[in-house]
Amino acid sequence: MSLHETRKIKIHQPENFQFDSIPDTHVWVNLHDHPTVEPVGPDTIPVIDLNDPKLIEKIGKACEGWGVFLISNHGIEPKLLNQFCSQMHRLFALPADVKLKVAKADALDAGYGGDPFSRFFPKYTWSEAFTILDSPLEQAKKLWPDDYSSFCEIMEEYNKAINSLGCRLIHAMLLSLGVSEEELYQTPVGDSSKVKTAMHLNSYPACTNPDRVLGLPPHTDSACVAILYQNGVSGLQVLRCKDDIAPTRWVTVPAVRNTFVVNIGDLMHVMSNGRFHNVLHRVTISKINRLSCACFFGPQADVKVGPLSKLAGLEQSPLYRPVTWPGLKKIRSVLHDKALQAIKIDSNYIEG
Ligand SMILES: O=C(O)CCC(=O)C(=O)O
Ligand SMILES: [Fe+2]
Repeated sequence: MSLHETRKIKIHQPENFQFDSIPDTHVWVNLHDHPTVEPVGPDTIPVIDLNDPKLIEKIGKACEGWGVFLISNHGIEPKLLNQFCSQMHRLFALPADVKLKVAKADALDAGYGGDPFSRFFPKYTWSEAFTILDSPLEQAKKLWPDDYSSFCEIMEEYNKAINSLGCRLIHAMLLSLGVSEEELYQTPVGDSSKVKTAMHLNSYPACTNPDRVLGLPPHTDSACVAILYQNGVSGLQVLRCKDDIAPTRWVTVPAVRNTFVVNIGDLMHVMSNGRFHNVLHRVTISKINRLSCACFFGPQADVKVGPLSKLAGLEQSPLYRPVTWPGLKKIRSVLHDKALQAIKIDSNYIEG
């Protein structure tokens, strides 16, 4: 068994997760702190048709009530999604020593590594990831010196398609918050030509005893919005807090053909002055391999995001201090799930 540990990022696995049995380092306790429920009845996660005439209203409602929804009729060709999935498979099927040629030196870098939250938890996750920040070219050349272009081309094509979907969804969200078409361009992510994206490719290998391991620990996304592709295998769960219907529970997000999952992240929660729910989520493991790609959308590095002036006026005072995306990531790298507390107006946290 070859185990690897890179600086700051924990990667702890034999060749492509072929463990004889689950080592204690990967066994998570407290996985059943809350019951897991299927997305049925009142726990049905909204599915929104991108061509719905009531799109803006429905998106606003889903972002407030759930912080997650599925988008259908998105217009991205199944052929591209199949090619994208094949390239992801090709990447993660490489031998561990090849993948480690592009290992991240730091959680926020591009390249291969474990999950970015591992340092806050004592156990290793049952997953591996590959982050693309601008272009994957530099890494792809190291992974496939003689044949890197097909990977880069498909990643670029997917990025373009998902980017235009992301920008449409962000517009719909902002409009639902009362921003006018003219005002969109004055908001941190309303100008599509200035929106930044980061892609996070995830592989969750099959496990013979999936109830004892975890793909990703509970977290919110730092970005404004995340759009998730999954290869037809479910695993994502969102936390639904205690309400009139049931106690706090993990709701399984279904893998519905030809849909993407859309998550609200911390920065959109801040921009909406707390109205949109930055959904807490985790990933569970099954007996089947799962691949996913989360594409994160946020503002350019130097743009500060605070509550929209529309929402934080005389009637409701602003809840958060403005923060840049890298600034928030830095606070999260120290405080993990307490980061938003730190940028509350009434907090006295000082950025180090
Ligand atoms: O794989 C998934 O379902 C979710 C991935 C995720 O939450 C992330 O990459 O932040
Ligand atoms: Fe996430």
